[in-house]
Amino acid sequence: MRVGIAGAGAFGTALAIALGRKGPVTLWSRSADQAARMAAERRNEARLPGADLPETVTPTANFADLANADVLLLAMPMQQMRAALAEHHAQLGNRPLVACCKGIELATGFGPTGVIAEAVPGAIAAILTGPSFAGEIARGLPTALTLACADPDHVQALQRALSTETLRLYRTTDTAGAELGGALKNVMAIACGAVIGAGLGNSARAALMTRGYAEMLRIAAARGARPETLAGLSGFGDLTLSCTSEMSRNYQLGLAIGRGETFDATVTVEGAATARAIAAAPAYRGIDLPITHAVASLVDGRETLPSIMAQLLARSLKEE
Ligand SMILES: NC(=O)C1=CN([C@@H]2O[C@H](COP(=O)(O)OP(=O)(O)OC[C@H]3O[C@@H](n4cnc5c(N)ncnc54)[C@H](O)[C@@H]3O)[C@@H](O)[C@H]2O)C=CC1
Ligand SMILES: O=C(CO)COP(=O)(O)O
Repeated sequence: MRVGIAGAGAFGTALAIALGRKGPVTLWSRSADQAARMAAERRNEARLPGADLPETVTPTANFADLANADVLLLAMPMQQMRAALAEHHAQLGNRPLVACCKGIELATGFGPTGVIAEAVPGAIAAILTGPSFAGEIARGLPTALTLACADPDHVQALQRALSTETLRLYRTTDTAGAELGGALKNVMAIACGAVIGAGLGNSARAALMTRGYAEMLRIAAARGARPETLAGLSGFGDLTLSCTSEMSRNYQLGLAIGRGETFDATVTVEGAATARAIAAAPAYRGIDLPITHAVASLVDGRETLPSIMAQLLARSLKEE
């Protein structure tokens, strides 16, 4: 299967390197300058420093070069995906489009596969998600991910096509569960970074991860997602990684908030918009989501961490 990747950030580049070890990959960047530099230097120093592109990877800034790809991976941030699909709509065709982003669209409350289905009705919508850092994938370190597509035949074909010797994909038809796991773990990673940054301790982080996971299950139930999907790589797996590693940008944002430091607004941090999207969505009103609402308030600067912690701890005692 010929693979095309739209979006040459850290993740798109890492996937190109991993899949390029198996066959030809076309890696599209919206920046002509970046594509030219990748072609000349055989690296993407701006987004994924130190990782060499195999000869099988062809960088391009011409979207038409993706035309012969049998499957297209969409590796741009969640809030940018709809605009990218609209811009290149005529060239997307009836082929599998695999979202490689983690989040909930602010304007609609949709996850990545919902956005694809609406923006490109003829496409086969799928999502690749789960615990993985781009730099580790690029180095060929063992990584397991969840691949979700509603169609059982397509998900098997994609699983075979996108698994490599070091990238092990597990399949599911529960697209809602897979995308919620990836989106919501980022919200919890911000919360965990904040408590660690503020010096509130590892026990507080464990409490947030556990009670955050309970919120993830409630949101999943409201969307008809399967709880076992949330117990998998995209959910429990990614929650564990992102809430405990300083390599996570969402966790880093939380750390900065907890320490009272500023944070570079150009860094891709999907959890902030996801927290806002969940907090604002009518579909989740009436569901008990104190941590998600707290993160939405925190990233928007509406409340301080001490006041949020005081509110969380003052709630009435309840059954687990
Ligand atoms: N970096 C990582 O370790 C991982 C990232 N992800 C997910 O991958 C997604 C992308 O993140 P990164 O690659 O890390 O971010 P990044 O910040 O490194 O790169 C984002 C890329 O998207 C491109 N982009 C933005 N808008 C675009 C548009 N309209 N059309 C085309 N390209 C556009 C930018 O030019 C940039 O190259 C996020 O949803 C993230 O959660 C998932 C797993 C691991
Ligand atoms: O999704 C990731 C790990 O699975 C990467 O995390 P960040 O987006 O927080 O860096």
